[in-house]
Amino acid sequence: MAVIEHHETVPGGGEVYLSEASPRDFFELLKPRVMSLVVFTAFAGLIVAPGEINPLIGAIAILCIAVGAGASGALNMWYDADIDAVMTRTAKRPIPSGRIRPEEALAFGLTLSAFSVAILGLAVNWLSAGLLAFTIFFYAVIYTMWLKRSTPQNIVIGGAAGAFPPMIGWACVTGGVSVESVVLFLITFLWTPAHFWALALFKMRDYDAVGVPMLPNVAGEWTTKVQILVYAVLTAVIAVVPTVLGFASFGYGLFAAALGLGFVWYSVGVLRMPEGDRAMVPAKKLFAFSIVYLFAVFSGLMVDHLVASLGWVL
Ligand code: HEM
Ligand SMILES: CC(C)=CCC/C(C)=C/CC/C(C)=C/COP(=O)(O)OP(=O)(O)O
Repeated sequence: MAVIEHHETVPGGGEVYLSEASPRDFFELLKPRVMSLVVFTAFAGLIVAPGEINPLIGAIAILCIAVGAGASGALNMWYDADIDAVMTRTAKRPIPSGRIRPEEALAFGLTLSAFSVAILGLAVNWLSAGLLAFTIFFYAVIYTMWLKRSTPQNIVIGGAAGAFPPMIGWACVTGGVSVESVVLFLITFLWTPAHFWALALFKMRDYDAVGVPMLPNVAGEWTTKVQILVYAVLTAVIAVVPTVLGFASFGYGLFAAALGLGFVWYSVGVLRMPEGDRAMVPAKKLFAFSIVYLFAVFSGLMVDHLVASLGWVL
């Protein structure tokens, strides 16, 4: 790891460290692309929840969730800098490439975590702040420090972290947790394994190189492909439950069912992929579709809710 160090003598004779990092490097520590979807699902939870939230308070809530999510990404990058330096996909991140020092990333992640939780608690409510704190802890400590390097079920359990945001958005409005918000949680929770194992299949060599026990490396390609299909089916089913429970319309149910069929279709494509296929095109397609899928399901829930509330007004 090439860490660029710069020192300057200050009045009084001491030496201070001058960081080479730019604001852009710190922004990269927040894993902005991944967190955009996390924040989107949180926003959907906030919109779909029954009741009103002052738009300014709502904006503060989303900002706190975005900053908290980003902070957990920075803590993840701090802890994982050793393996990120080896994997081709992650080697150019700010810490392994020497643009940010590990201590800077740690301080940045801890500070943003504390601020995001405190401001959410003071401006919105302490249940949502508690959930945000738990989610940051879950991703940074339970997933990153513990499960990721110790079990091939890391994603299944750790995926809970990524599933909490819509529940946090919901709690911002209602001050509580309900069956509906648990269903929103389950959509992302059951979606995560197919999302990630699709990528883990075509990045197997990266994970082999660092000895992280991802399912394809430990249990093999076939078991992973079967499990992807099982989770895709479960995701497709849970995504229509909002209609079954009556908090989304029949139209949304049809839309979610069609998307679910697509998700299962791409997963079957992965199952049919020959063992040892180097190009892994179906796995790449499933990974790309998984992201579109989750954006679309949560967009569908929001549009459905807005249409229903307009109907109420008219
Ligand atoms: C334990 C759970 C998860 C794991 C292990 C995982 C893993 C990954 C990995 C390794 C990538 C490639 C990232 C990169 O190199 O930039 C990725 C991409 C992505 N993930 Fe996940 N993910 C998980 C959960 C989630 C969740 C919950 C969301 C959102 C709700 C999400 C949204 C995304 C998005 C939007 C991308 C694409 C980023 C891009 O455009 O590069 N992921 N995921
Ligand atoms: C509100 C809040 C705190 C949200 C957190 C959301 C969360 C847990 C998202 C997880 C998403 C993610 C990119 C996992 C990456 O796994 P990895 O870390 O193994 O991937 P890497 O190899 O790319 O670092």
